[in-house]
Amino acid sequence: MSELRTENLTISFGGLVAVDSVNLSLKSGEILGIIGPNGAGKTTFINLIAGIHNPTRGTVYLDGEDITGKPAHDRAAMGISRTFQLINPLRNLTLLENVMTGYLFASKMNTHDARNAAARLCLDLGLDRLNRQTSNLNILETKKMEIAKALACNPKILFLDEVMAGLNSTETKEAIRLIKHIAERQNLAVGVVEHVMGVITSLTNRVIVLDNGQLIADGPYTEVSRNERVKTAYLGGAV
Ligand SMILES: Nc1ncnc2c1ncn2[C@@H]1O[C@H](COP(=O)(O)OP(=O)(O)OP(=O)(O)O)[C@@H](O)[C@H]1O
Repeated sequence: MSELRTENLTISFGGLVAVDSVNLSLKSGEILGIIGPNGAGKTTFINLIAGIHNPTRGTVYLDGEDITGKPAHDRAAMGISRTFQLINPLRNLTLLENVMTGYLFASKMNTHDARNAAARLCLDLGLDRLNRQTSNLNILETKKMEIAKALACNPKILFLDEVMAGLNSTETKEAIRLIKHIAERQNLAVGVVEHVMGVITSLTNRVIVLDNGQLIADGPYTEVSRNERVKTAYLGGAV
């Protein structure tokens, strides 16, 4: 059982407070939707947890340990993993080699073991022809590769940043099924940044809403979507 906790987590870029005193607890078994209008601070919040930004103020705890000062690669090795909104595969490496990077760098496996583990994981996610160049993958395969790279770091906490963007409805359904299956099997805590509310309702069991960097609601989607502050944040109730 793992728990990620943030306490008053804050970052300012010049005069802009992108994430403002956010308190959150996320535990194994939860799939949390992170929603909010464009520019609300969702990606920045993940970046603070993953160690890509250092906060101006506040603390990140993993299983009770203060990890605020730790660099991103240490946090990845400790079990905090994420996908990126803009997928940037290592283009001169194959699908299999891209997935191997997670095992080599975060899980510190040797090349032989990393190759075998990456092949097993790819097959588990329905990826085949593993020696293809990444430029030959379709969009669903590219997204699965990104998820596989994150899973190869052996996460306890996994953040998915707009991983469904660009998928059609059939592909989205498959991705949702896959993420739910993996989260349950590995008892992960998952945070999902997503703009499509259909994805949020079918994938998550709890939602937080960020607006101007502030956490303005936390609870089941049905409750949160009725919250007046949330409706105002979405300018007239697009949720
Ligand atoms: N490195 C940075 N330097 C300066 N400002 C930044 C930086 N990163 C993010 N911001 C600003 O912080 C705010 C929050 O951005 P962020 O990308 O976290 O929002 P978001 O909720 O993920 O948006 P979207 O849904 O459009 O992806 C925005 O105003 C953005 O311009």
